[in-house]
Amino acid sequence: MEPNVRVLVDMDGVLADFEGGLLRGFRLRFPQDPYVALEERRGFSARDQYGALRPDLAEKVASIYETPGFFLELEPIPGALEALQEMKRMKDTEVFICTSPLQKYDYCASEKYHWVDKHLGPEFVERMILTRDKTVVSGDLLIDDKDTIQGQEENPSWEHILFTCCHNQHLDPLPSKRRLNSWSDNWRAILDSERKARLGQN
Ligand SMILES: Cc1cn([C@H]2C[C@H](OP(=O)(O)O)[C@@H](CO)O2)c(=O)[nH]c1=O
Ligand SMILES: [Mg+2]
Repeated sequence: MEPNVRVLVDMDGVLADFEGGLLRGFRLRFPQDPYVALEERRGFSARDQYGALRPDLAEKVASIYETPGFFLELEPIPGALEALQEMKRMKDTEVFICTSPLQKYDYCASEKYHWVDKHLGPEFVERMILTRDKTVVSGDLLIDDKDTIQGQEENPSWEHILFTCCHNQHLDPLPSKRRLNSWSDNWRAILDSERKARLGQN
């Protein structure tokens, strides 16, 4: 068995502040329109929640994340860059960034590469996996803010660690699902427990 713990780290909502950038962009562009404060966000899709508030807001909010420069200009989530650099230096640990491009991939896909290069450097660009289906990627842990991650593979190899974000903080996930509340939370203990579990299997 491979001795290394392979950690897949999601990008939006975990490394890059998608929700903060979206709200800021929306309020700047549509200052007269109602918006959803971060404390009021519910559900992964901002488009759905804005659409429920008023149907025309769905397209408006989507136009923000489809604008050139949106993904590139996102702020890092506090502690994320330091945590990833530390993870990369850890013994018996492999870290990959596993992120989905938008269906409208034109700016998003290349800006995600530039963002990683800018904030984490070329060694992390080498470790990027862009896929619309994370279930077919192999790993031990997937740290991701999306509450339900589905795809072609019904039994992904990784355990999903739910990273807390405004849209999922009110959810009561299955008791079996582990959470990371922020990068100040004990992510090292989660990696350690995984390492121990693997040693136990050997
Ligand atoms: C449309 C949409 C996308 N995203 C993010 C998730 C994906 O990135 P990631 O896999 O890095 O979390 C990306 C494409 O869907 O944009 C949201 O976080 N919320 C949304 O409402
Ligand atoms: Mg995400």
